[in-house]
This record gives sequence, structure tokens and C-alpha cells, in this order.
Amino acid sequence: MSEDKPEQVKRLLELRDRIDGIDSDIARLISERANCALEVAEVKKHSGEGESALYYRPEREAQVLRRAMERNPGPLTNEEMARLFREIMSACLALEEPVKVAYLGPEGTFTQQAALKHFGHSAVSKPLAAIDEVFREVEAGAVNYGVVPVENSTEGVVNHTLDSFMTSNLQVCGEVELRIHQHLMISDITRKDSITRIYSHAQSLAQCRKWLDSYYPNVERVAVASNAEAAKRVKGEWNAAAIAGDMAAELYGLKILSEKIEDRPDNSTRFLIIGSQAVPASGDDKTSLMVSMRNEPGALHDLLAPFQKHGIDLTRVETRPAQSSNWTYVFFIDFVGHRDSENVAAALKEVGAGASDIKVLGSYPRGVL
Ligand SMILES: C=C(O[C@@H]1C=C(C(=O)O)C=C[C@H]1O)C(=O)O
Repeated sequence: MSEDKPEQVKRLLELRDRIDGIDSDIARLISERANCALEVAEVKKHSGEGESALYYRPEREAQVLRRAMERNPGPLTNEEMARLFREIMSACLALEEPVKVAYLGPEGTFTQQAALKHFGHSAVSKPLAAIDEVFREVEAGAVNYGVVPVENSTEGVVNHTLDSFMTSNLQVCGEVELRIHQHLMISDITRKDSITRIYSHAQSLAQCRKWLDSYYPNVERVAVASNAEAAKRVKGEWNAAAIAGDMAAELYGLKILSEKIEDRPDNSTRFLIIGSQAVPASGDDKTSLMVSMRNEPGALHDLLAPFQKHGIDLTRVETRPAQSSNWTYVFFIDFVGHRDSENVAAALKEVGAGASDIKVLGSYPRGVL
């Protein structure tokens, strides 16, 4: 029951009138923006590319989001402001043509959350069962892009993703980072004092290792294919719980027993957007590179020296065994800068001269959201 005094009632009505007026301005402006996007589509269609025209432009989207943050007058946070613009752009792009995205499923995984964060909710998304299936689906042209996890701040690199690049010609078109919160969840039929088994993906179990050691030291930890799969299993077992994220809890109607149980509060995962398009510079970009070096003294030094010489910031260096022969290695290197910029091009040329094989996996906008 409202107990507002007459002057409060009056003030409330005034404010709500103002909000109604602002909303109709926003609606008109969003429609105007959507019409502009439709015209952009026409221009793209007649640009010579015809039906294969690329409507989605990662570098342009990154610039729009960065600008939304830079000019944000508050009181909304920059992230909230960018998120709103993310959805407006997603809806505008869907008028041109909805972007089709495959992700490492099933529904309810963190990868799905990353896909929605990156492309917005108007994208058409398709869950696939394994990382190499996501690569294949994009290669076959059945979808425009794929989303796969590549590294976690607690558990390190996702080997399947790096290894897939060894046999694929796909490009990295973008990156997205997601804060990962893990929750312990149960179903209606779970007897919470009789839990003998906890299901989750191996990465998630590892991210909650200390918490599990303290609170469920004698409970069996069962690694399954995904967190969503873990959530699904708990629905039919009275003595089991699952560790998964919000989306899985919601999707499978589970109850969260303990929230945010990850050992490190800054636990986050980085995902890559893979596609077949080379992305132009956005003004703040990263490049991913795959290099094989001859197995000889000083190889690693020769590989890294050009980056230092040209003042390029490395953000990650990973080593994986080459698939071609035993005891030879492939390096995965991420650095700040776009392949088209002078210092990056010069460094790549020098690295290439000393390498037995070099492949630029892509230059792409640094993750904004
Ligand atoms: C409108 C365009 O196309 C798409 C939609 C965008 C938007 O709504 O701002 C931005 C980039 C593209 O993904 C464009 O290229 O400018």
C-alpha cells in the first residue's frame, strides 16, 4: 500500500511524466538509428560484394561501444551504458541480417553467456558439443562466427582451442572476457545433508578446489562435459549437487545453495570470436600469432627479441607440442597492436625470418565490455 503524502504524489506524477516524455524521445531516436542501419545495409549490398556483403563489422562495433563509455555523463556506469548500446546495436544489425553464432554448448554454458555479451541478444546462436565442432561449423559457412574459451585466469589455457588453430584457417575476429562466478546448486529432490557427489566441468571443479576441500572434503567430484550437463544431471539425483553458473541454474530450475564459491574473486575467462574475415584496425587492437621455431639454442630469444625492439607489449605466450613431430613446439603469442601498423608489420617480418612457420591468427579489437 502506498503511503505517499500529497506533495510526494504530485512530485512522483511529475517525474513519471518526464520519464514518459524521455522514453518517447528515446524510442524515436532508436527508430531513427535503426533506419540508418538499414540504409547502411543497402550501401553495403551495393558495394560490389552483393549478397555476400559483410554486415557485421567488429571494428565499428568496438568503436561505438568505446565512444558510449567515453562520453557517458553518469550516473550509469560505463559498463551499463555500453551494455545498453550493445543491445541497441544488436537489434539494428539484426535488421540488416541477424548474425549467426555457434558456441561451445550446451545451452547454459559460460560460452553462451560470452556469446550474448559479445553479440547481444538479437544474434541467432547455436550450441555445439565440442570446440572442434564450433571450428568446423564456421569453416563450413553454416554460421558467421564461433565462440570458444581460450584461457582462464585461475586454470590457464584451454588446449583444445589452441590445438584447433593448428589445423584451421579461421581468423580470430574478436575477444571477450567474462567474470566467472561459480555456484553450488541442487534440485527440488536433493537432500542437502546427503550430498555424496558433485558434478561439474573439470575447469570449474579446479576453480573451486579450495572451497570444496573446506566444505565438502569427502564428497566425490565428478567431471562431466560441461557445467550445463552437470546441472541437467542433478535434476534426477537426490544425493547430487552441481557447480555451474547463473544461466545453468535458471535454465534447469535449480536452487543455488552457496553462491560465488570460486577460490579467486577475480576469476575470469577469455573467449575468442572466430570467423573467416580479416578485421580492419579499430584504434585499440590485439593480434594473435602462431609460430614454430627450429629446435636450436637461442630460438626463444630470437622469437621474442623483435617485439622488444619494436616496443610491442606481449599479453600472452603459450607453448604447445607441435602435432607434426615429437619434441618440437608451437608458440601462441598475443600482443597489443594491429598487423597493419608499421611497428607490428616490422616485428612480424623479423620473427618470420627466424621461424620455420608463422601464421597470424588475426588482429581484432581489444575486448570492450
Ligand atoms: C550499421 C552498421 O552495421 C552494423 C551495425 C552497427 C551499428 O548498429 O552501429 C555497427 C556495425 C555493424 O555491425 C555499420 O557498419 O555502420
